[in-house]
Amino acid sequence: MGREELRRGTPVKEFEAPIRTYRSDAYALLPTPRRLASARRITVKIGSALILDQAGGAIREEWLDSLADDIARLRGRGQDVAVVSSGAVAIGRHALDLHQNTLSKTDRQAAAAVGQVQLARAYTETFARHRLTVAQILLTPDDTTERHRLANVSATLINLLNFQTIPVVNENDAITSCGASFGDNDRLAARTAQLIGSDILVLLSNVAGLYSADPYESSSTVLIREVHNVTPEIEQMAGGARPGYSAGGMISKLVAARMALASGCTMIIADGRDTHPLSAIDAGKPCTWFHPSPAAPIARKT
Ligand SMILES: Nc1ncnc2c1ncn2[C@@H]1O[C@H](COP(=O)(O)OP(=O)(O)O)[C@@H](O)[C@H]1O
Ligand SMILES: N[C@@H](CCC(=O)OP(=O)(O)O)C(=O)O
Repeated sequence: MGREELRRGTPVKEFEAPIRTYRSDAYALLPTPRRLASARRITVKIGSALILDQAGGAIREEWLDSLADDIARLRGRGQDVAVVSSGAVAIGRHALDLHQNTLSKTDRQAAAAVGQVQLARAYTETFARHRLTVAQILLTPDDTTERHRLANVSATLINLLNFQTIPVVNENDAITSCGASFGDNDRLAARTAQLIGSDILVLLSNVAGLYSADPYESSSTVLIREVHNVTPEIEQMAGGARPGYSAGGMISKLVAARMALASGCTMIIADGRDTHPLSAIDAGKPCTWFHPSPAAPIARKT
């Protein structure tokens, strides 16, 4: 998908439409919170580059254990957490020895089918150490655009949270095709956050947040710490992803930010490369906070 296409959101524009929010009243009353502890419900998105050792193709188990430790700590203090995880295609292509830069549609689907099983197993095993149960949800774009399916997905996810499980969401890449897919998981994460009424959406990435320009391409960039409105000036800062397993780059994260903010959900882009990335946010490690306007949709309890 081209840069302009991504920025405009085509062909996935409909996913950006704001939907009813279930944000908790308590959170809505807080003045611009900057700690995860202030949220009742959190969605955490993990990019392919974090879950996978790109050179060897193995799942980064020590890192994943540390993420699970962090999430278990949030659960322990009564917060609901849903995970949106990328990585199926990247893991599966290693398993199938598909090392060419571009995969055909069918090879990508095969890689996703193989990789998703391994991804789910890794999450199941790491959360089992904390006696937490993982529930897998694989979505296609239609599941989040058709009204009755949307309500169904939302109800399923909220029920799973009420059972105190950790839903792990991904696109159903084994059956979606490029023409009708989310394309990247940033928008899927924003959609998931809307569906469960997250107070905070955390996008863990391979950069500390939104910089004034791509830090991998320019040496004189500064980290933007606070964003209150995704203006054209902010959008101009964002570039695409570097070659590798990731998709979307900063452009798709800003699309996700617009979606989240429209539903009254705070969004964070934070560096997830080191272990215990959520503890680092709580400890004040620099990242980018996107704050919804106080006039964002009225919250209500579930
Ligand atoms: N203004 C910017 N600030 C930070 N990163 C940027 C910016 N513009 C482009 N990027 C790129 O976006 C990448 C993060 O997006 P992506 O690779 O899709 O991550 P993920 O796999 O976590 O979704 C960074 O590695 C960086 O190269
Ligand atoms: N759904 C795909 C992930 C696509 C994607 O958005 O990747 P990333 O940019 O690393 O978050 C997969 O599981 O491989």
